[in-house]
Order: sequence, then C-alpha cells, then structure tokens
Amino acid sequence: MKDSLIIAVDFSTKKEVESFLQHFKGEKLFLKVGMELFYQEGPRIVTFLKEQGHQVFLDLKLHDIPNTVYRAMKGIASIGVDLVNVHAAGGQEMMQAAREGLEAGTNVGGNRPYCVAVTQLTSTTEEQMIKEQLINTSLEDSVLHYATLSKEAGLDGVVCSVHESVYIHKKLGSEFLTICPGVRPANSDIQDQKRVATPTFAGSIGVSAIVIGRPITQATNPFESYQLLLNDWRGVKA
Ligand SMILES: O=c1ccn([C@@H]2O[C@H](COP(=O)(O)O)[C@@H](O)[C@H]2O)c(=O)[nH]1
Repeated sequence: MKDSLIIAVDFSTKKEVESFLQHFKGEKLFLKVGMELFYQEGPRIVTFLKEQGHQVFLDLKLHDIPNTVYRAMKGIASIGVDLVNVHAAGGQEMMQAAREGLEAGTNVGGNRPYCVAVTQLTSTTEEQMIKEQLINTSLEDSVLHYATLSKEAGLDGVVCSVHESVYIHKKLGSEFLTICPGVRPANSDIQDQKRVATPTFAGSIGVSAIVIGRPITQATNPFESYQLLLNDWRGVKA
C-alpha cells in the first residue's frame, strides 16, 4: 500500500480497461476502479483485475446512514478489494460502521480491506468549501478535523491533497495513510483538479500513495507516462 502509484482506470467498459492494460506488458499494478467503471461493469471488473494479479482500490466514496454503509461494506469485502473508501462527512458512526462491515465481510484468515475517508475533494478550493459547505475554517483545518475523526473511527487513513499530508502525518502519525489524488506533472493541464502537486513534491514530503488518472490513461504512450511519473514519485534521477 505505502509508496504505491495508483492508476485511476476511469473508463466505462472492461474492454477499454483491457486495451489500456495491454500497454503494461503483464506488469502488476495498483488500479483504482471508480464509479464510472463499477456502475457499468459491476463486481466482475474487480474479480477480473484481481485474477490478473493487480491490487484494487474500489473508489465508491460511500456516504449514507451507518446501517446501509455497514451492509454495503460487508458485501464489498467479499468481492476481494484491497482498499475502499467513504466520505468523512458521513460522520464518525458511519465510518465505524464501514470498518465493522468490512470486518464482518472478510473471510476467516483473509485480510480486511484497508478503508480510508475522503476529507475534502481535491477538486474543492477553500473558497468553495466556505461558500458552498458553510464550513467557516481553513481548508487545512477542515481536512485535519476529518482526518482526526477518521482515525478515531478506526479507519486506516484518508484521501486528501498532497498539501495536507504533512500536517496529517505530524498530528496522526506517519502510519496513518494519506492517499493523494490531484497529482500532475509540472506545467501540465490540471483539468477539474484544484489542489494539485507534482509526483516529485509528493515523494519529497512522504505522502503514503498517489492516485493518477488522466495523465496516464489519456497519454499517447500510457506505459512511458506511467514510468516517468513513477520515477518522479520515487525520486529516480533521469
Ligand atoms: O478527492 C478526490 C478523491 C478522488 N479522486 C479520484 O482520483 C482520480 C483522479 O483522476 P485524475 O484524472 O488524475 O484527475 C479520479 O478517479 C477521481 O475520482 C480525486 O480526484 N479527488
């Protein structure tokens, strides 16, 4: 889990994923399946990727009442994913229920999937948070607050931007996972992301894992793009 570069395979069909993975010549990857793909293909896409030897982050960002989240997580654990998530805004009781559901759904002797909570989406600015969510504090304080609640609920970490990771590790310990999307090569298009950073910066400050989608999936040569980003992240000099 730690030091992984997770590729967000944001495609609509298994066929598109299969053709994307052909660029990687059998390399074992850490892949993120999001709503777009899961809602089209269902649990069988996870089974397919696991059978190919990949690790899977199922990014469904659950946010519902505790009983519903418990039952959904119980089912998700039985599909065999490695990492799942909820929205921290669902509250501490809901996050506890998520963890308990995962424990209940994990086979005896198996590993419970890691569970992390989304703090503030990396597409949100501080200005938007204050205006639209009526959270009258700094974005950093809001993220730290959600991270603290997540840890108290027994979760393994959070989804946050690279910029908040240092404060989270300082307060909650470096073992508490910071999974960071919003990662872009220097001077590239940030698209709908707002709180962005380069892989090099993420690596230099000890972020637990980074998530990158479009800079790899939409590249002319996805494998080359992945290798370059991986080297930047791991501090390998060209
Ligand atoms: O705060 C969040 C939480 C999740 N995401 C997801 O990560 C990827 C990022 O893709 P890019 O193409 O690299 O922007 C995407 O699947 C999001 O759903 C996030 O970006 N921010």
